[in-house]
Amino acid sequence: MDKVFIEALEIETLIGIYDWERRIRQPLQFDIEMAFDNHRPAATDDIADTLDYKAVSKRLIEYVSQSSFGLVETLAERCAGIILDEFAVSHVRLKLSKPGAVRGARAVGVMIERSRA
Ligand SMILES: Nc1nc2c(c(=O)[nH]1)N=C([C@H](O)[C@@H](O)CO)CN2
Repeated sequence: MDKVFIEALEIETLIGIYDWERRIRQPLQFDIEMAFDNHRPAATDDIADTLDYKAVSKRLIEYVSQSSFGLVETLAERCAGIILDEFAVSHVRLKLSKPGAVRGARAVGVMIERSRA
């Protein structure tokens, strides 16, 4: 299956389990791969036939920037759900990175894969 991807989408939000984390906003980075058949948009050259990666990005920016979860697991699950529920995507692979959260590591986080039920 073809993919449409979004690489290194950075969004600031309130995230974390510690008291000090509940008082600040931190940057998160999203890498997303979405299964989508690109034959039709390639034939029509029409944005209406695509999985519009800008529309997906805007929706995630809107949601994530207003969220306030403790765990990256929770936020990743909700984001995958939004992609599957609101866009014509049957399968999504999502990596959520929290840069600088652990001393000595460039980033930590989760990778999940989810399919439409
Ligand atoms: N598996 C996880 N481990 C940890 C998380 C998390 O969301 N998932 N969060 C933290 C803290 O918020 C950390 O990021 C602060 O440095 C610790 N472990």
